[in-house]
Amino acid sequence: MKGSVARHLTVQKLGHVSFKPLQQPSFSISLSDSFRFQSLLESEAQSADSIIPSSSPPLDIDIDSNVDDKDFILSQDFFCTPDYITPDGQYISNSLDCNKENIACPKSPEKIKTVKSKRQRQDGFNLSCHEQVVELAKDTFGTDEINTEKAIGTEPQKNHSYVSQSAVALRCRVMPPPCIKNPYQKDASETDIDPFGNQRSKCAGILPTIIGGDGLSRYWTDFHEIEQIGNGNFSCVFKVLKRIDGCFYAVKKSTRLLHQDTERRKALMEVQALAALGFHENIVGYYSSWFENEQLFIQMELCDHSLSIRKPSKLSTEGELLEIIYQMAKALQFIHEKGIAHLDVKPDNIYIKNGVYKLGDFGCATLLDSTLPIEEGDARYMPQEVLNDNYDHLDKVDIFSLGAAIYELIRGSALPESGHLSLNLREGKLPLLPGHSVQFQNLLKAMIDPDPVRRPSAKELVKNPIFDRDQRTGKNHYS
Ligand SMILES: Nc1ncnc2c1ncn2[C@@H]1O[C@H](COP(=O)(O)OP(=O)(O)OP(=O)(O)O)[C@@H](O)[C@H]1O
Ligand SMILES: [Mg+2]
Repeated sequence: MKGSVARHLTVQKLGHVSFKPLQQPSFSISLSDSFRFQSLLESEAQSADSIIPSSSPPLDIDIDSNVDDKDFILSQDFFCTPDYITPDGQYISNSLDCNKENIACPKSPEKIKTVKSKRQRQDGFNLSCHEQVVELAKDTFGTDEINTEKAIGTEPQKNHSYVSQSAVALRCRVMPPPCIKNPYQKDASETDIDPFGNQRSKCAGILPTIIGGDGLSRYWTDFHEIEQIGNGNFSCVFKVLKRIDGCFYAVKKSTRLLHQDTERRKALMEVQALAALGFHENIVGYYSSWFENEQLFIQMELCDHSLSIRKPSKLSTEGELLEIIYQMAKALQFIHEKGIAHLDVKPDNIYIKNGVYKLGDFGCATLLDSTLPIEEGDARYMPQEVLNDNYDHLDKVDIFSLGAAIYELIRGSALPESGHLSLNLREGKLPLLPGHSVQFQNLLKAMIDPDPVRRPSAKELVKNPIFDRDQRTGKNHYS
């Protein structure tokens, strides 16, 4: 959890809650946390006969056995900094209503003296969501003790005890949020990805979909929205100012609510592709992402605009078109070498920033080896083989799409979805392009060749002599 320190909480008599700041952040997903939590689990398991665990791991919560538990009041406010200043510590998904603080707990079970450790601890907390926590405990500790608890937990509570639902949430938080395997990242081991993988079940929803328990929005807390700068089929994109660093960014918000875990996973693939790719000058920069109110937010590098033909554009000279082809070929070479295909190359998804072209919108990105589901991009830019469900040369699909996109820019109006023109394009037939060199027209034809094998690869494109700076006078763009 960035911006906050882990605290060692000692619960004492009501009103006496002490904090011991620790060196390490408490909820970031790191191996050191994993081990600390693991040692907590182990120490709890070992201390079945003692109320207070013998060791005091950082996240432990010690309860003085002499303290009468009727007076406990725990509130998350005592020991957690607000979530909104800890953007990288995602919230745990759970079914608790975090707004219901300090609810009386009429049916907490009576403590049975012979069963200690976890049981007493839970009883000591007097949790109103007893069953939920019991289930969590079962997930976490993998014991059958829970059944005993349910059996004995029927007697009404005699004391006036209170419980904070946030304390329950904290209990959930002890188990850090799940890590999601990035399918585009081949070199991460399973344990690196999620050390608690085999201990999760109830808490393992992909990511929380609610605003933080404190009701604050990370988007509105961290960013000042300037204006909407774009929208696609699935999202709106805003120019924002990040409050803490004073820089402008683009934030893409999914417009559809992602209710299901599977929907969220699918949406996340765009982010995972961007993150796995890393930096390249000709790929839109990726900074961060998070879920909020069942929407995915992606913070990206802000570009000036896209090449969408819906916007007034002065792109017409061959030199400028060659510049786009060259820079996009470099971007494609980079992503293809990482085993990824974009599958939605089109003017809408090529942005320009200070004269540099950047490939964006990795919403359809997939793996070249077809081990991931394939979702084709905009059909107007798809070659025939994809429409025939042939996915053997996905890198060449991107080359065709780039060729089609360039032709659209020359044409100055959107490509049709069907009809003669799109048919001709898929057959590799281009009308004569007055004002453009034969060399240029041949290059374009090669890019839209109906046979994917005959299309140049991105690497071959980059090396094409047409981009050789010596051949061009007055311009030195092709470095
Ligand atoms: N980083 C950015 N900088 C500037 N403008 C951007 C940026 N990202 C997106 N846009 C603008 O927002 C538009 C929509 O973005 P994007 O294509 O990523 O959304 P989408 O919903 O995935 O689109 P699609 O309908 O193509 O699937 C882009 O065409 C572009 O005009
Ligand atoms: Mg798009």
